[in-house]
Amino acid sequence: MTYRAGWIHYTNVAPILDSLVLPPGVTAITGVPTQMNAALLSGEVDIANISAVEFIRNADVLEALPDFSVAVLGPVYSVNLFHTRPLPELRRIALTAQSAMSVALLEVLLREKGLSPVLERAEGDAESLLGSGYDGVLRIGDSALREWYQVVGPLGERATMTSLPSTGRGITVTDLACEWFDLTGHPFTFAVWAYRQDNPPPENLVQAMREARRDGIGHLAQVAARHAQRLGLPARVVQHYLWNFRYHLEAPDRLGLREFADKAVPGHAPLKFGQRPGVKVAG
Ligand SMILES: C=C(O[C@@H]1C=C(C(=O)O)C=C[C@H]1O)C(=O)O
Repeated sequence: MTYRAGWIHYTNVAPILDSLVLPPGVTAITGVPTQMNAALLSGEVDIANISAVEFIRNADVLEALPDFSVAVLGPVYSVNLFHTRPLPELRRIALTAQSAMSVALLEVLLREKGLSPVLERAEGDAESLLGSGYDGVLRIGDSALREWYQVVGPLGERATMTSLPSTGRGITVTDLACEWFDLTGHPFTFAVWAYRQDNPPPENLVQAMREARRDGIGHLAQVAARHAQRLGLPARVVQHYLWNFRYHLEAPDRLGLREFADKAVPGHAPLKFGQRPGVKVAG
């Protein structure tokens, strides 16, 4: 029997996926978050690095690998609200159809601030949507990273030594993961590797993923250089973007995930994780 994987292949997952060698009997397809979320839930694939909010909404049927995440503590640089007025004055925000997660996060943040602008689906890049009747535009993934750099760049060598800037060209870029940190003091977990509870991945696939991650993180400069070329961004900026991620679903990442679950999906089923590798159960 073939085991089918569905990978969201944004640059932030490159340190895990780029050197992954699939074991025999495992196949993989790729797509944007909303496609992979749907593919996992419909049974088209058996495991996927899905948006955490879909994992939470479907916690009754899904389980997640215990040691894989796409999370950050503070800014993420690629889940961005681009806007031309201060947040409290925003009236109409365009939302990307690629992500359920960032929309759920934006809704939580707006609610916490007591704001209620109109939210509408609309595709296009941030600057052209801002020029066509929207005062806010939510973007994620590689295009959000590129558009953030168009707004704040070009950045010299020194600029990447600390947090990166967030304004330029009359546009403010509000980083939603940073807002989450200001609100809770916790990391924000964007994605987990989930599967249906009755169909966990073969151990050799999980082991291959762990080896690929070790290799990717160990060669981050090379991973960054490769993707920088594709993205049209300076390699040091992409390297900064990548080293900022937390890929191991550690205790703080789970704390952030649980807090988000309670705020975004009240009444959700308990979140389930597979057993941590090397952890022996007493008794
Ligand atoms: C932070 C990001 O992470 C991704 C965001 C996701 C989402 O918004 O649904 C899903 C998977 C993550 O890898 C991003 O791509 O900007």
